[in-house]
Formats: sequence, structure tokens, C-alpha cells
Amino acid sequence: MKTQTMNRDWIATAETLSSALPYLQRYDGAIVVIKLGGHAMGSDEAMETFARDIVLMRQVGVNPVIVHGGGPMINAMLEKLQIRSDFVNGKRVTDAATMEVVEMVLSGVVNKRIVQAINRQGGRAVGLSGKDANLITCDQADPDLGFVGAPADLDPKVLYGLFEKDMIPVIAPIGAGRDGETFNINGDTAAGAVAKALQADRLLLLTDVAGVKNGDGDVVTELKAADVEAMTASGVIAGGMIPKTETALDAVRNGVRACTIVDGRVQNSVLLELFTDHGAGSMIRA
Ligand SMILES: Nc1ncnc2c1ncn2[C@@H]1O[C@H](COP(=O)(O)OP(=O)(O)O)[C@@H](O)[C@H]1O
Ligand SMILES: CC(=O)N[C@@H](CCC(=O)OP(=O)(O)O)C(=O)O
Repeated sequence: MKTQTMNRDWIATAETLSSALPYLQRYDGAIVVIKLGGHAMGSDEAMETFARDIVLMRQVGVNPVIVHGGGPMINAMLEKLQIRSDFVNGKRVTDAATMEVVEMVLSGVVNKRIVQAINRQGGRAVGLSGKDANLITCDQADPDLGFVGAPADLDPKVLYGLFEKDMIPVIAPIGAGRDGETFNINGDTAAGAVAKALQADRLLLLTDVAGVKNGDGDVVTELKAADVEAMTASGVIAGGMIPKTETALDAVRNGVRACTIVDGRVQNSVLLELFTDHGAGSMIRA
């Protein structure tokens, strides 16, 4: 005969599951776009946890869409090939040789690592880039940056097809040009464009800081568009945070319900953000 005494941890687990019900109901059928940055990708264990969270989201009726970066992985390959690389305002100056490496790394190893991690957890992930099924057509962002793309036309039909088949799209931020060129898109920018095209319920930008910090270094958990503008004007929001908050503002002003800058280093941060009272970052609303 087996006996057991009730353990406090089990009761806490059951309480957590029970308290998630209103959130599970709220997000049933929702579209959630998640940007996974290169810095947030981390170890195989961290990737496994992230993948499990994504599969759980799909299991409870959310339609997750992953848009990834991979800046550090591109840097490593360019270094191996002894190709110099410069950034201007957080964007990589991309000549033809660099573009080849960017596409090879993002659409290749990085995309397939995420796809495989999700599939190993029992999901059905499909890797795409903006070139597939005309998902992202770009114009050149700025002649000084070379082949850096500004998403211009999005055709998200392929994504709806994948949702219907219970599949999880994993998108590399590469776009097609109108004259057959290939464009390198900043990962945050690509995620924002996809979220807008899908009129997503949530856009989560995973990064390696606790959230948007104010002048005292404290994380601000909720920001209105006007707060972001004031903090950017005063220089409190700077560097790599600028493309993120710009993307967030553009998204929430164009039909995305809310955007959160999430600390991707926190275990299960995506679940915490969606299914509990304890968000894991800074939420930006219009
Ligand atoms: N107000 C701010 N709050 C938080 N981080 C900020 C702020 N201003 C600038 N940053 C910088 O932005 C960085 C995040 O951007 P980035 O390194 O490009 O992220 P990722 O690699 O995840 O895309 C932080 O590590 C931090 O140094
Ligand atoms: C135009 C541009 O800068 N593209 C980025 C694309 C990858 C990216 O955005 O990666 P993270 O999200 O990891 O930073 C790059 O070449 O690094």
C-alpha cells in the first residue's frame, strides 16, 4: 500500500495552476509574437525551458510566433571569416559578403536550433524567413547601411495556415527585396512588423535586462507611449533599448494590444508574463 502526506510545494503548485485559469481563458486563441534575441538564447538548458514554455502555450490554445535574432552568432561567424562588421544606431552595416553570412547563420543554424528545441518538447515548429511565401518584402532602410531592410509589405497568410495545422512558426529576420535582393532586418524590427501584420494580442521582446529602467535604475513595470518618449528624449532610454522601445511604440500604435520588454534570463519568463499576476518586465501601451 502506498501512502503520502500532502506537501506544501504540491499545494502551491496546484494553487498556481488554478490561479492561471483566468489568464488561460483570456489568451485562448490569442496570437502572441515573441522575439528571442541572440543574447537571450543562452545555454541548451535555457533553450529547452524556453521551448517547453512555447509548446505549453500552444497546448493551451495560444498561437505563438517566434521571431529570432542572432547578432552574437553572426559576429562569431564573421570573425572566423575575418570579415569586419560595424553597427550604426544598433543596425549592422551590411554589404553583399556580410549579407551572405547573415542569411546563412540566421536561416541556418540559429533558426534550426530553435525549431529542433521546440520539436524535441513535442511541438511542431516550422522554420521560415521573411522570404518564404512573401512573408516580408523590404525596402532599403538607409543607403549608408547597405542591405539593411525596412519591412514594407507583409503577407502573413502562411502563418494563419500554420496556426490551423497546430504548427509553430519560427521566423528568421531576413527579407526579400523587390528586385531580387536579400535584406538583413533587425530582429526587433522584424518582430514588430510581424506582430502588426497579424494584429497580435501581445508582442514580447525578450532581452537580457530586467526591463526598461528609469533614471534611478529601477525597472518601470508599465509605461505609456508618452513616458517612453520623455525617457528617450532625456537619454534615460539609450543604446540597444532604443530599437526595442521604438518597435514597441510602433506596434501598440498600430493595432497590437500590448508589448512587453521581458527579462529572458528569468526561467519561464514567458509563462510568468502571460499566465500570472507577476509580469517579468516592462509593459508598453498606446
Ligand atoms: N533605460 C534602459 N533600461 C534598460 N536597458 C537600457 C536602457 N537604456 C539602455 N539600455 C541598454 O539596452 C540593452 C538591451 O539592448 P540589447 O543589448 O540590444 O538587447 P538584445 O541583445 O537582447 O536585443 C541593455 O543591456 C542596456 O545596456
Ligand atoms: C540590421 C541588423 O542589425 N540585423 C541584425 C539581425 C540579427 C539580430 O537582430 O540579432 P539580435 O536580436 O540578437 O540582436 C544583425 O545583423 O545582427
